[in-house]
Amino acid sequence: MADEQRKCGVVAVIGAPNAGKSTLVNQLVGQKVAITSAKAQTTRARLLGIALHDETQMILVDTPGIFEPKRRLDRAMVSAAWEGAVAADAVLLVVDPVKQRRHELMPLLEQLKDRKERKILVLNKVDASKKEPLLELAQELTGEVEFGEVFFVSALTGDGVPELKVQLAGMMPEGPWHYPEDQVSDASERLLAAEVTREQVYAQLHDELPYDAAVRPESYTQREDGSVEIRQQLVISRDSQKPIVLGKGGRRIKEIGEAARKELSEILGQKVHLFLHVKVDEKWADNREVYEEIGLDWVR
Ligand SMILES: Nc1nc2c(ncn2[C@@H]2O[C@H](COP(=O)(O)OP(=O)(O)OP(=O)(O)O)[C@@H](O)[C@H]2O)c(=O)[nH]1
Repeated sequence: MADEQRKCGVVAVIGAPNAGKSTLVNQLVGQKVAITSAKAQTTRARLLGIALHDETQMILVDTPGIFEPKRRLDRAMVSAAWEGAVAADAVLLVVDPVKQRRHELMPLLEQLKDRKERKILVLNKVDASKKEPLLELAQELTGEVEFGEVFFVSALTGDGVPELKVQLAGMMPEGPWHYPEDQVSDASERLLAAEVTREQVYAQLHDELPYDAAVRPESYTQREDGSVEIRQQLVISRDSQKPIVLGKGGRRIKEIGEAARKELSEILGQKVHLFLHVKVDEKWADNREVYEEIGLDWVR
């Protein structure tokens, strides 16, 4: 399809832990996206999945850190998380009406008020909640923030999700897809792989390299022998960080790569060849735009 007919945009999916974000994303994407929550908390956007609807590509991201209970009341932190957040084309607030009450959501609602993006309220788990309290909560929340739309869905059964997807697709701006069509199918694997490596980087270098590295997926190729070849860049911002990342005789990076490779093989159920290259990119730290952060190439 020609680019001019296409639409593409970013949807920020936010909500408290257990609200059902991952389940909802899986339903929107239409397949199991194996990306699990990153242990490392950063303020960067994280790709959750890519949903397609006709000619529209929707990139679903979240903004880790916003809802960490420890930090929930720390407004500075919350706004920092938002600062790092993408200027999305739509923001989905996913709420569990069984467990959550208005006051618990207030810190986030306060932040949402100031956001310019179009907002959608998703009351999830309708299969498990009674109608009256559900409607009451919807009314309370819409009294706090101007939501363009309210959806009642069950991410578990899929109830209401197709309608939500159509609505979202309608909100995406015209433009070329950020993912080439033939890569959408393994885009989540590519990013999952980068996420796994990133977790290893944080786990092994946490104290020495706080939040100062990114993993960019370069390629993800299925080999004929049934194994998968994954190439990634470990991007750091200064030359002086190189010895830390490499370690003596390159031992550090080897260990990181080996741990990531093992974990990936387990997750993917395939033999994995992982090639990890260190790249110094001074501008990386200043260039925190979402496409960079989540390893997307802009495709024209
Ligand atoms: N009954 C019911 N349970 C749901 C629904 N959606 C999600 N759940 C359940 O709620 C729990 C949390 O769902 P997740 O999708 O992992 O929630 P999350 O918001 O991604 O959680 P974090 O990763 O901790 O942020 C899981 O046990 C889901 O099966 C729903 O529509 N109905």
